[in-house]
Amino acid sequence: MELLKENLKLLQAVSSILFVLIIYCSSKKKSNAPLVGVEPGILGYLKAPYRWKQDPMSLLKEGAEKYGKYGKAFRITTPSRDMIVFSNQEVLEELKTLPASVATFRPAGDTMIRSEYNFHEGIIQDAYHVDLMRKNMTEKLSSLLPDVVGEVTDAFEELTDVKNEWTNVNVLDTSVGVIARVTSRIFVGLPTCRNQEYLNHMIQFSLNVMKSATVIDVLPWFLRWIVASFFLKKKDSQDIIVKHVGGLFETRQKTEMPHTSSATTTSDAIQWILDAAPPGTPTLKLVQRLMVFNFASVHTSSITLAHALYDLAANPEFQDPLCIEIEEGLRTEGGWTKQALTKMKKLDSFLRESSRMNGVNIVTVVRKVITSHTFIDGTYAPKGVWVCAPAATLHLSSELYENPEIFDGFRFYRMRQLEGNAHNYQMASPSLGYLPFGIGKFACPGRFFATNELKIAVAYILCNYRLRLNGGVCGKKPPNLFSGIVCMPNPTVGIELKKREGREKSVLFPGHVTSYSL
Ligand code: HEM
Repeated sequence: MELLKENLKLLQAVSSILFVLIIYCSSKKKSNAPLVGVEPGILGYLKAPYRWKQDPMSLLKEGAEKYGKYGKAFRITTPSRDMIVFSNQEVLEELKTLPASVATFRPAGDTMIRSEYNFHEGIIQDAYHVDLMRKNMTEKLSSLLPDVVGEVTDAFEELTDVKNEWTNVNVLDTSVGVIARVTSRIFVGLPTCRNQEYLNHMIQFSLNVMKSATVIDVLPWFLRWIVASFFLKKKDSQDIIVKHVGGLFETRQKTEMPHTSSATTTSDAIQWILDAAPPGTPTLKLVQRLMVFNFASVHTSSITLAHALYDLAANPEFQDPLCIEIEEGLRTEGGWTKQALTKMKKLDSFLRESSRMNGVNIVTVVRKVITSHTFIDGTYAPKGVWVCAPAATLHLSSELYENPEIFDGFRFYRMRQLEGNAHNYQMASPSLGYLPFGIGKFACPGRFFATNELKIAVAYILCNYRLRLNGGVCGKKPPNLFSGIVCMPNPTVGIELKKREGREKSVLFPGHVTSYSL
C-alpha cells in the first residue's frame, strides 16, 4: 500500500511537470507563416516532416505555387526543425541586412554540419579563419592562377583517358577528383595536394560529415554520440588527414613567426589559419579548420562543375562560341591572367545560367533567428527558428527571368551588353534573384576563387574536348536529383567526350593557342 502511494505521488509529480511543459510550449508564440506539405488527416501531419527528406524540391515548388509567387512567406517542417521560407524581394532585402544579433548564419552552419560531433563545438560560430581566408584568397587570386591551371590540366588528364572516339566519362567523380586536387594545391601545396591517400580521405571525410549530420540531426541527444563515433568512422579519415597535414602546421609554426606579413611567408590555408589562430591552439583543432575549408569548397565546386559539363553536353550549340571566346581571351592577354578570365563574359554567363538552373543548394541564405522578429510583410519569426530563401524556385520565377525554364547560356551576357550593366550579372555577383552563393554579410567568401577555378576547368575541358550526352541525345539533360538541400546532376544519362580535332597540346599553355582552328 505504501509503495502504491509513493508511486502515485511520483506519477502526480511527473504529470504536473508534463502539463506545465505542454502549457509552456503551446503558449510560446509560433510563426504565423502557413505550413506547406501537410496532407489531410492526422497521419498527413505526422508524415509532413519526412516529405522534406524524400522530395524537398516538390515541397518548395508547392510553397512557391501557393504562397511564394504572391510574395507570401510559408513554412516547411523538417524532421529536425521548422523553416520559414521567404520569396518576397523586399523581405529578402530585409533578411540580407538584418544585424547578426537578430538573425545570423553561423550557429545554423554549426548545426548543419553538427560541428560538435564532426569537428569541435562552435567551429563555425568562432570563424576566426574566414576573414583572413576571404582577404587572402581574393587578394592573391592572380598569383594563384598558374597553380590552378597546372593542377586542372594534370588532374583531368590523369583521371580520364579520352582519345579520338567518344568515350564515357563519369563527370561527377572526375569533377570531385579535379577540384580536390586544385583546392589542395592552394590550401596545402605540393606534394601533399597530389597524395592520393590524403585526397581520398579528405573527400570521404566531407561526405561522412554530410551523412552523419543528416542522421544526427534527427536523433535524440542520447543516441547522437553513439552514431557519431561508431557508425560514421569519421575518426579514421580524420587521423589520416592529421597524419598528412598536422606536420605541415607544426613545421611552419617552428620555422616561421605567426602574425608576420604573408609577403615573407608561404600564402596557403595553413598560413592563413596559423596567422588567425589564438596562440597555443592544438594541432588537431588547426587541422579541423582546414577540414572545414575543404568541406565548404570541394563538393560545392565539383557539383557546380559537373552541372556545367552536363549543360554543355545537353546544349552543344554553345561549345564552339565559348571556345572561340576563351581562345581569343588567352591570345589577347598572352595566357591565363585574371584579365583574360574577366574577358570571358560568355563563359561567365554560361556558368551563371548553369548555377541559376542547378544551384548546388536549393535553399540558401539560411539564418537562425537570435531575437524574435516580425518581418516587414508581417511574418513573425520566433527566436530559434530558421529562415531561408528558396534559391531553386526563385531562380525559376517568371517574375525575375524571361522564359525561366529554358537554358539560355548567353542570357546574362546579353544583359551585360546593355548600358550600365557591364559589371552586373556576373557568376560571382549575388543578387536577390540569384542566390547560389547566398547574399549579404555571410555570402560565400570563396566565390571569386570558385568562379575562376570553374572557368579554368570548363575552359580546359571545352577547348580540348567535345562533349555530348550518352548516345548523342541533345537537349535532354536528365532531371536533377536531390539529397537534402543538395541538387546533383542525374547520372542515369552519362556524358561522352572526344578530343577536339587538331589539338595536340592543351590550349592552357600560352603560345599554343594560335595553332588551333575550330
Ligand atoms: C561553387 C562553389 C560554391 C558554392 C555554390 C558555395 C555556396 C555557399 C553558400 C550558399 C554559403 C552560405 C552563404 C549565405 O548563407 O549567405 C557559403 C558560405 C561559405 N563558403 Fe561557399 N560555396 C562555394 C565555394 C566555396 C569555396 C571554394 C570556399 C573556400 C575556399 C568556400 C567557403 C565558404 C565559407 C568559409 C562559408 C561560410 C562564410 C561565413 O561563415 O561567413 N565556398 N558558400
